[in-house]
Amino acid sequence: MTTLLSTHQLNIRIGNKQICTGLSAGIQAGEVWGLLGGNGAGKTTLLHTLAGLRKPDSGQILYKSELLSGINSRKKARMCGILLQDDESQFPATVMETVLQGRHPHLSLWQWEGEEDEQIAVDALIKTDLAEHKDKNVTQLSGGEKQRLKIATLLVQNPDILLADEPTNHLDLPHQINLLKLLTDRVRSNSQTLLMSLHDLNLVWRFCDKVILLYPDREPETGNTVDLLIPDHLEALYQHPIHCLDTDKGRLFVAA
Ligand SMILES: Nc1ncnc2c1ncn2[C@@H]1O[C@H](COP(=O)(O)OP(=O)(O)OP(=O)(O)O)[C@@H](O)[C@H]1O
Repeated sequence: MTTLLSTHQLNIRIGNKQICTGLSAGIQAGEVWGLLGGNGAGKTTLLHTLAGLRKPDSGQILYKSELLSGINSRKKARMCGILLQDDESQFPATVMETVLQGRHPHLSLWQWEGEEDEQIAVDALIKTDLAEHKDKNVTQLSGGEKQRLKIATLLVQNPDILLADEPTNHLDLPHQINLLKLLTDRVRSNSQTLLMSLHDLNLVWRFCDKVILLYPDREPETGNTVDLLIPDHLEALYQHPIHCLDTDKGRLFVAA
């Protein structure tokens, strides 16, 4: 088994708030992990730190066997991609131009996208149900369409380590399932790795092999989804009772 992303005794503070203390975790090729915690628990901050967008206070982050702090930004962009939660930084470009930006880490400095890059981009637009919007300006897309475009761009970038901050934001129920299936199938069949923050425990149960629980008042916990998505852990995580109902359709989670 290859460990694609690992942390060792990672400590992160933001402002005067301790987000994570002593997080040690190893995410293997082919695994899908969920990142859970209440509002303000630090999920976004942790994902940004793992993507190299901010520095940890102490501890180590490794991509494969390399320290993240020693990897240059171009190589980092080929190894790791992040779907940001509220990304309003999009230029007024077409959908096709935007999705093609995912190929940039794979091209040399002055190289234009070629036929193969365009084919990869078209394929991602078809898979995310955006092909009919290919020539539209991104400013004309709905919230759900913009979210699907972010997922398409991540697929086109095709890094080994995918980080996603609430990837189901703005998506209707069928798109939530179809897009998470698309991402997780891709990661599993290409021996990549996906760590995503999610608020919907039913989606976590369905798609994640393992989870990181960011508790409000104690050290984070990592383990198998099946072992940690249980009432006492969830109540400690959200400071609110959660019912776990075993049905013929699988386990369902309902806030009391
Ligand atoms: N720039 C900042 N300066 C100080 N504190 C910040 C800053 N950005 C975020 N925080 C605080 O850090 C904590 C963690 O925020 P973060 O966005 O990582 O949480 P989250 O788990 O992603 O929350 P949510 O589920 O609401 O999206 C919050 O209490 C937030 O108010």
